Amino acid sequence: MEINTLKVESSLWIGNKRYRAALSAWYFSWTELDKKNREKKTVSVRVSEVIGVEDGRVEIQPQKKVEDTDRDFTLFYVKRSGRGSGQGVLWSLGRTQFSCPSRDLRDQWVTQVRTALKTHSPARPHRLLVFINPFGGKRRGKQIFHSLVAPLFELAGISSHVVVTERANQARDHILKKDLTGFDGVVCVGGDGMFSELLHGVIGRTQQEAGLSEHDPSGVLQPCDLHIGIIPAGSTDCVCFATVGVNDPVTSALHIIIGDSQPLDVCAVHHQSSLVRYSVSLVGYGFYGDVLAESERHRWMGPLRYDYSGCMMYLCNRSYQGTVQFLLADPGLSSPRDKTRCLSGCRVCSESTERLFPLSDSCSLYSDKLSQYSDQSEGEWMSVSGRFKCISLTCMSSSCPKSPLGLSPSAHLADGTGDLILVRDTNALGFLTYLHRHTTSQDQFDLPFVEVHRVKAVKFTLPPGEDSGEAEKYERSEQNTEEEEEEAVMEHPDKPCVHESSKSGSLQHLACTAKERGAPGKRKTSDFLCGLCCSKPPAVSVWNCDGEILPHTEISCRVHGQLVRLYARGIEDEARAVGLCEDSRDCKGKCVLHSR
Ligand SMILES: Nc1ncnc2c1ncn2[C@@H]1O[C@H](COP(=O)(O)OP(=O)(O)OP(=O)(O)O)[C@@H](O)[C@H]1O
Ligand SMILES: CCCCCCCCCCCCC/C=C/[C@@H](O)[C@H](CO)NC(C)=O
Ligand SMILES: [Ca+2]
Repeated sequence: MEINTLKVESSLWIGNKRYRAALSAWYFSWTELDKKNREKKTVSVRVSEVIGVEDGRVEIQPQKKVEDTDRDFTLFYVKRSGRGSGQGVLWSLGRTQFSCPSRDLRDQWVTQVRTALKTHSPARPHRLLVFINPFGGKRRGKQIFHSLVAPLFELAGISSHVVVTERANQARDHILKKDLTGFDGVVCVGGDGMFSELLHGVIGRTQQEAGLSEHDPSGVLQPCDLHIGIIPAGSTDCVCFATVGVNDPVTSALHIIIGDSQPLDVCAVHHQSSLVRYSVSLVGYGFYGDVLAESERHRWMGPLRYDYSGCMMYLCNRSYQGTVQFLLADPGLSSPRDKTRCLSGCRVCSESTERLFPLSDSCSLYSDKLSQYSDQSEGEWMSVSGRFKCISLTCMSSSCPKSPLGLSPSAHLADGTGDLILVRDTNALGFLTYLHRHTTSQDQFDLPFVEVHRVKAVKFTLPPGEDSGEAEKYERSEQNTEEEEEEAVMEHPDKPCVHESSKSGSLQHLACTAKERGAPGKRKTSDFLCGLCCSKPPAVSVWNCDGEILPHTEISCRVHGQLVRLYARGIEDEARAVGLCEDSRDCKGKCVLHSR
């Protein structure tokens, strides 16, 4: 066995086959040798993707089993196991058992691998604070963590302090107020709502400690060092899906273990001079606000509530008036219609790091963090007024299982900008075409009533007269009283239903008038839709901010580039990552692993 500072090499056996195994600063690789010492297949694993090494023959799934043989060791590492339901690559735990000629050699291998992990994969977390929402998604959060994630953390030597939440906002408050000394990161087991709690906790805590106010709409915020991990166990899992490419608990756990780090843009939403909320995936008015408001009444349906409410609100065919003002981002850097995708190691995002934090160096990424707006002239505000089906602002693609390419397929995770999508009022078929394109690879922006802009900031105002159209007002108009509906029948007995149905490609008004619908008390279940849509439609919608309804309608938004960091690496390019990395002969230097 040869040992120098960065290299270990010896013969090892896997089963009855002999291999030449080598450990360098970057790779652990093993090459099969035939009887004449000719090299056959090579498998290479990056040191940064080694999960752990154990003495003996060890299995951890489905249950931990240890056979403490004194010449064997077991290597655990990231294995790419194909493409998930989304755009990304599914990871699983790879395991290989090696046999050495002597116990001494076995001990040297185990020690050297552990040393290599400490030295060459230093960003790994050692201690994590984990919040499990037992009620998120299909209510499987606890089971997912204990059966799939905890054994991996234990294998990797990560100690986790677990809090099973008992109320909404418990995780946020814990991060804001409790002692976090010794924790390298916080992890949520849940959906986008749980992620949002961690996001608010981490940003708020960082600003408190930096002595900065979160309320100044044009203020600069301190980027956060504490990493956030997401174990997906929610209904939409949009943030996980858009930053990892799949919503798979094991894949996410492995990204956390190896200490991947993905910066993320965050949009701060203000009302006048107060911070309302932060968002990473969607600040949406009109359709997405209405769907959320409707879905909240049907939480008992679980993840299906969004499909149900989506159909209902589509049939209601609403649109809303307003004025959107926005500050364009530099069009020379990228465009929402340039047909590129933000993938792992994205050039646009890497260049943005230098632009957003010009004085920082790679060792202390945020050493001079507060520079992002100070030396920039804001540019000119643009303005668009009219009637909109929906207005969406997203800091990232917002891909999710329902929409694998997302709301804005070419948006970047960490470029300091958001994409503003304005969908003007159109007929129901047009809007259906727009929505349907989210589920295919057809360009949803290539429609005459849709425009998209890459922006740094957005403001929304209501038309004069709709001054204080706050969320409560929306709630009131949604819940028209029986008396109001009786009145509608009396005043306009022949007023047609405002919703339309699509039949054989042509749109027809459903034959339904107020008189035909009858008084609310006398309605059948089948009249429910008419009750929802034909009551006086509200003039004002609500904002959906990452799955929460905002209490204000007139808001201003500003994108803070790379404000937080997730344990993720963006979406891996399948062609460069899957299958190729484990065999240097097959990849011919094309994979991420061997192309360096
Ligand atoms: N113990 C709890 N009881 C009630 N609500 C909770 C509890 N813990 C967390 N919450 C709240 O539940 C909300 C929804 O949870 P979560 O995001 O995990 O699941 P989801 O709504 O099903 O998924 P998604 O957000 O992806 O659609 C969160 O906003 C969170 O604040
Ligand atoms: C005819 C088929 C219509 C399908 C329409 C699919 C449109 C999907 C667009 C998905 C956008 C998701 C944006 C993410 C928002 C999340 O922040 C939020 C919280 O989980 N989710 C929702 C549903 O508001
Ligand atoms: Ca962005």
